Amino acid sequence: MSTPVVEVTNAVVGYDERIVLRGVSLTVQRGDVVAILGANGSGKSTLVRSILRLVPLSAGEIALFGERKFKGWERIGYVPQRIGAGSGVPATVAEVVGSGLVARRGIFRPPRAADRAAVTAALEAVGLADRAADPVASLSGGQQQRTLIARALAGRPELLVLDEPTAGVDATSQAAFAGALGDFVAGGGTVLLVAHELGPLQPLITRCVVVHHGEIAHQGAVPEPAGHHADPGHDHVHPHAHEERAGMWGA
Ligand SMILES: Nc1ncnc2c1ncn2[C@@H]1O[C@H](COP(=O)(O)OP(=O)(O)OP(=O)(O)O)[C@@H](O)[C@H]1O
Repeated sequence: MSTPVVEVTNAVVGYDERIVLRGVSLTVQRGDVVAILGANGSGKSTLVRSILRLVPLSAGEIALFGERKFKGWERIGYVPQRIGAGSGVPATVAEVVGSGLVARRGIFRPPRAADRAAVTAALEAVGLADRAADPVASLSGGQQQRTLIARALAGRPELLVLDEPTAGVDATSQAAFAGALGDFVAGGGTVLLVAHELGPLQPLITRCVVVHHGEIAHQGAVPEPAGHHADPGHDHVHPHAHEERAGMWGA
């Protein structure tokens, strides 16, 4: 078997004195599309952020592309949970997407034709090519999320890490996003994503990891949604999420 893209071994992570992840192990192989599921506060974002070294490990190990002292961050595209679009920066959609190439290019070198082509291709992938010149602030929440995904794609990463990419995203944007992700995977990409609802992403998922109270409660095939969530008409808006101790997947 080839070197895993992500290998987490007995990771313990906490904030101050409070332990949030209690000995989590997880392997993501090249070509995998792994969905991390679980109830609010179970530790999904913390797991992703520790993999990206944004939160330190208290114990355990994490290797990326086989390296514990990983430095090739340009190989990874990351879309965090919230866009922070209220930053007031009057950037256009194309500028935001192009900013994903800065790390790769070096900040003082002007964009090359190849960079512009990468921006255009990424915008086409998420269905926003016609909005390239528009201010990001004029887009819907779902379109803004797609802009960030295009930004990650433009860097031509090998691994995409996405924290709730479809949360609060309209159905059209979700479908466009699923298409872009399918293309990315077909091109040899690997994906690790956090989700509450898989929706149109479901067919792409190769493995699910359910986090429950900081531990992995299930790992394997996509579990069947439990109870009333399985109803086709169920509109999941999360006001009752705290009642679902083990999350909607009934782990
Ligand atoms: N920066 C932080 N400082 C202190 N505690 C934090 C911090 N970030 C998260 N936590 C706590 O860690 C626990 C796990 O949070 P995390 O965001 O990883 O959960 P999650 O499963 O991603 O939740 P959600 O689905 O609501 O995004 C929660 O109790 C949260 O309050």
